[in-house]
Amino acid sequence: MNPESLPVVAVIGGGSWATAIVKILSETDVKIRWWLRNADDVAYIQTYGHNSHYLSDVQINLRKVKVYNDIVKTISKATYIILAVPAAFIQQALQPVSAMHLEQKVVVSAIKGMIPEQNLLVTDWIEQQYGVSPDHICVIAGPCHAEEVALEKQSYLTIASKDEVQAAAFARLMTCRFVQASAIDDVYGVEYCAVMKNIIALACGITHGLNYGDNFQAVLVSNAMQEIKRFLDHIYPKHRDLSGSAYLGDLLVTAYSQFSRNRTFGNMIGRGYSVKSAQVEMNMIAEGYYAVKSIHEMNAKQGVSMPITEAVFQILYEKIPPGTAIHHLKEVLR
Ligand SMILES: NC(=O)C1=CN([C@@H]2O[C@H](COP(=O)(O)OP(=O)(O)OC[C@H]3O[C@@H](n4cnc5c(N)ncnc54)[C@H](OP(=O)(O)O)[C@@H]3O)[C@@H](O)[C@H]2O)C=CC1
Ligand SMILES: O=C(CO)COP(=O)(O)O
Repeated sequence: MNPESLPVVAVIGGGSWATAIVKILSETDVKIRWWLRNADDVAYIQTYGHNSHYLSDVQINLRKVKVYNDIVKTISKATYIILAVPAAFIQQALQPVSAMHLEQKVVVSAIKGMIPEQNLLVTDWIEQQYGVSPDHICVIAGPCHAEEVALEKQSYLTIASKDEVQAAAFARLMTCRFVQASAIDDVYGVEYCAVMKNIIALACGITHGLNYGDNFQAVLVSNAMQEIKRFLDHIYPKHRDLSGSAYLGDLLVTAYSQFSRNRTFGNMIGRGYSVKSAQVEMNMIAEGYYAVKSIHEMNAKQGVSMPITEAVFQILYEKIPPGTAIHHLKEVLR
């Protein structure tokens, strides 16, 4: 294909998921413009072809990937803009960007979190803040840890958009030797599920840290799926098959994987770390920490029965000892 006619994709973020997405895209017929917030990290990648802090074994193909510290310049020539910064920092990252910069672009959220304080899904925030129309917004969902992408282990992604043609077109760009991407139209469903499975992974980590075993975790995860379904059916009813990989699959990988940030964070809390010391030790972001506050606050108005989410909220925000909160939770699981 003529290089001039290749689609241009901008990737926003310097963490593990952004690095993994750059690796996936490097396998396909696109031109990549990659933004990182730290100028030193940009210079390091330009010199050595590796991200020094995250997935440092991944070789960046500098013939295909142009690396920038200026976000407006990064997105200026792009058709697709992939957001891969934790939700708590996306407003700060996009501060120099105005609605005009996003005109005619497709904005793709790879973020599995909510905008804190406003308790908004990232796609809603993009629509409200920048006036991007829903048919120009996509979400990257599915069970996929960045670390396994780095190892080129076979993985699956689901691309959600209200415009399924748009989702299918973007899914083609994200399909490569070791990643199969497919399209779906349930944007809110996969987005809320991705937010909530992080809270459940925290619960799995906490109970593991408290020495509960696999028998308990199986019951916790199956009850969690019902909790997610109750919330989704209440907030955004739609016929959806929650056994699909973008829903149940993502819950399972996050609840059980050694690579999960949320599970690791929860495990430390279960073992007695404070929130602050767990955050410092992990040096990566567990989205569930922020998400549980958002979902708790949203549900204060909705009144859906969510005992697992409530237990995690009490442990992380109300200083209830993990052992006590999980003891109470134990009584309501079936
Ligand atoms: N990792 C994964 O496997 C997957 C992650 N996701 C989602 O992708 C999103 C990004 O997560 P991920 O890449 O894993 O994150 P990481 O924990 O790997 O990296 C953290 C990122 O957040 C940035 N950051 C940290 N503190 C701040 C701050 N105060 N202000 C601005 N930026 C900050 C870091 O920048 P710096 O390095 O400059 O400090 C870094 O880019 C999340 O929503 C996550 O749920 C989705 C699917 C898979
Ligand atoms: O969403 C993920 C895998 O699909 C990543 O989960 P963690 O942030 O818990 O690692």
